[in-house]
Amino acid sequence: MRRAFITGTGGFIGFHLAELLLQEGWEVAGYDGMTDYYDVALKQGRHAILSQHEHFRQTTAMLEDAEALSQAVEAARPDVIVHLAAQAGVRYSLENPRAYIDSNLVGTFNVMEAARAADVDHLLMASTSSVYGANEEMPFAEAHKADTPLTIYAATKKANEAMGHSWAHIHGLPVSMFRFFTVYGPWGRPDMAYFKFTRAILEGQPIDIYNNGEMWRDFTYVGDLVRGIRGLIDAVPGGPETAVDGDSLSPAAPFRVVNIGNSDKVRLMDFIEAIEDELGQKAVRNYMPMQTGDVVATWADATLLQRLTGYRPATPFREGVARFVRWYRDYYEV
Ligand SMILES: CC(=O)N[C@H]1[C@@H](OP(=O)(O)OP(=O)(O)OC[C@H]2O[C@@H](n3ccc(=O)[nH]c3=O)[C@H](O)[C@@H]2O)O[C@H](CO)[C@@H](O)[C@@H]1O
Repeated sequence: MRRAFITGTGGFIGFHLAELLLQEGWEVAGYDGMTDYYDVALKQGRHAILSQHEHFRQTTAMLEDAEALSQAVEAARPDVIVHLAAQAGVRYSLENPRAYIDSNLVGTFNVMEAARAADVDHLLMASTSSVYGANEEMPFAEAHKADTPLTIYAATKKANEAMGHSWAHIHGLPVSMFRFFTVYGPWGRPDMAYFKFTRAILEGQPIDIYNNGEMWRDFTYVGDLVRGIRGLIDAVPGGPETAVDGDSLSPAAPFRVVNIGNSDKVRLMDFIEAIEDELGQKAVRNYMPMQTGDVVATWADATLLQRLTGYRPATPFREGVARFVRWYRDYYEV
C-alpha cells in the first residue's frame, strides 16, 4: 500500500486529493493547522468525510511547529509528501503579510526538512499562477520568466519554488511544484469569488466586480486539478537527460515546475452569468475599479502537464459551476 503525507487536508485541494488517493487504496496521513482564516466548520466537515476512510489519519498542528510536523511525518513513513497547506489568498496578503512569511516560508522550510529526514521518493508542493505576476505573454508557460510578483503572497510562492530547487540540488530529493489557476468546485474556499458571488446572490446582496468586469481567469475545476496532481506524483523528475519537449526540468537538480490549468481564458462576466443561470437569480452588480495586487488575466499553457501525465483538465466552466452550486445548496440547505 502506497503512503502519502498531505499537508492541508482540511483545505479545499488537500481534501479532494486525499479523497482521490484513499479511493485508489493509498494510506493517507493528513496534517492541518485548521486556522480560522475562513470558516473552520467547513474544514471540519471535510475532515469528517476523510475520517470515514479506514486508511486516513490526521494531525492538527501548524506548519511552523517543526517538532509536531517532523513527528507526524516520521510516524507516517510516507513514500511521497504533497504540501498544499499555506496561508492562501491574494487580497488578504495586503492586510496581514506576516502570516504568509510564517506559514509559506518558515512552514514550507519545515516541510522540506521533514521530507529530507524521511527520505521520501518525491516531494510535491503548491505554487500559484500568481507567480506570473505582471507577465503579459499568454498563455503562461513554465519556461517564461516569472520575476514580477505583485503581492507578498505571490512572492512567498515564488520563494518556495526557489527553496524547492535548492533542496532538490543539495539533497538529490526530487521536487515538483504545481502552479494552480483559480481552482473552484464543491467544498471550495469561501474567500474566493465564485463562493462569495453565490452567497451574495442567494442573499440578495450586491456583488463587487473588480476592474468593471474586465478580467479573465483560467478557472480550473478541482476534480480535474487533483487528477493532474495524481498524475504528477508518478512523474518523478530525474536528470536533465529525462527532459520532455518544452520541459521546465532544471539542468542542476531533479526539479520542475508544472502549470495545472484548464487552458481556457474565461471572461469574469461569463463566469458570473453561469452562476446566475445555475441559481436562476440575477446578481446586483457593484462595479469597482482594479484592486491593488490583482492581475487582469491568467491563462495556462497546460502542454507540459499533458506530456508528463497524458492528462489535462477539460471540465467546461458551466459544468463545474453547476456542480459547485449543487453542492452549495445541499451543504447550506438553501
Ligand atoms: C482569493 C485568492 O487568492 N484566490 C486564489 C485565486 O486568485 P484569483 O484572484 O484568481 O481568484 P478569485 O476567486 O479571488 O477571483 C477571481 C476573479 O474575480 C475577481 N473578483 C474577486 C473577488 C470579488 O469580490 N470580486 C471580483 O471581481 C478577481 O479580480 C478575479 O478576476 O487563484 C490564484 C491562482 O490560482 C490563487 O493563488 C489564489 O489563492
